[in-house]
Amino acid sequence: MPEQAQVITIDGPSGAGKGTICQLLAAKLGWNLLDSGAIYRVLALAALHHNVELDNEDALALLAAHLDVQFQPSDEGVRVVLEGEVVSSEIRSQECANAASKVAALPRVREALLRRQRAFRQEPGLIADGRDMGTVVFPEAEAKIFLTASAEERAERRYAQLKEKGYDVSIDRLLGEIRERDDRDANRKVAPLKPATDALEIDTTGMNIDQVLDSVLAHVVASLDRSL
Ligand SMILES: Nc1ncnc2c1ncn2[C@@H]1O[C@H](COP(=O)(O)OP(=O)(O)O)[C@@H](O)[C@H]1O
Ligand SMILES: Nc1ccn([C@@H]2O[C@H](COP(=O)(O)OP(=O)(O)O)[C@@H](O)[C@H]2O)c(=O)n1
Repeated sequence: MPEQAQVITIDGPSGAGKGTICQLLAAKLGWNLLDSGAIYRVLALAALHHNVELDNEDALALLAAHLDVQFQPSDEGVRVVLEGEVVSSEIRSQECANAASKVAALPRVREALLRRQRAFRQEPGLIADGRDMGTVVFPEAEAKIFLTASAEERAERRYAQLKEKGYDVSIDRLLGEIRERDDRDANRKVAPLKPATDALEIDTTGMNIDQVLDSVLAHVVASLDRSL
């Protein structure tokens, strides 16, 4: 059987720093990047565009199976294109985040998106960002990390990020939405948010991005048995 490209998985709740660390790691290694949350966000946006109810599992599974989305690398980062329309900014709204967490709780939606996610596993390697990368999508990954931080700190990070992008948000509301999403993601029947048994857990509360990256790199080097 041909050897498959190596995979590093980074899972964890909203605002833990997954996206930031995955991008830095992908740039450092020159590996591919899977932002699986973006796929759920795009599906949620497609559902909103097509007036599909967020609990209609039949319709959402069909939409997921035929989702016309492209991730195009560009100078400003990855451009996300849904049905020919650039939606990179739109999918970052809180409305899309909350809707994504609802459609992501449906088992047949997750099933319909599995193959699409696994197709990102290409040479020279893949950094996979999500909730179930190490538990369900790539259980045989070479290195697995689970990032967390207190809900308060994660809400503060998200607040600063959304403010900078020009969104008008309230910190209290963000904290409430983060807690609600954590709860829904951790308690769903299929692929709940939880660390893989063989993942390294890093609580990033009070750590800056460089400190988190150093801890992640040390684990990756040890797991891949190579220097970076
Ligand atoms: N350790 C950290 N300390 C401070 N801010 C951070 C840290 N990690 C990430 N951030 C910032 O928090 C925000 C959310 O991070 P992000 O990587 O998008 O989280 P996630 O992908 O887990 O939701 C970003 O603006 C990012 O720059
Ligand atoms: N592998 C994944 C990735 C995201 N998701 C869902 O998609 C939502 C949005 O994911 P995201 O990673 O873009 O969210 P943030 O961590 O950026 O807030 C999450 O709240 C999850 O419900 C999932 O179920 N499984």
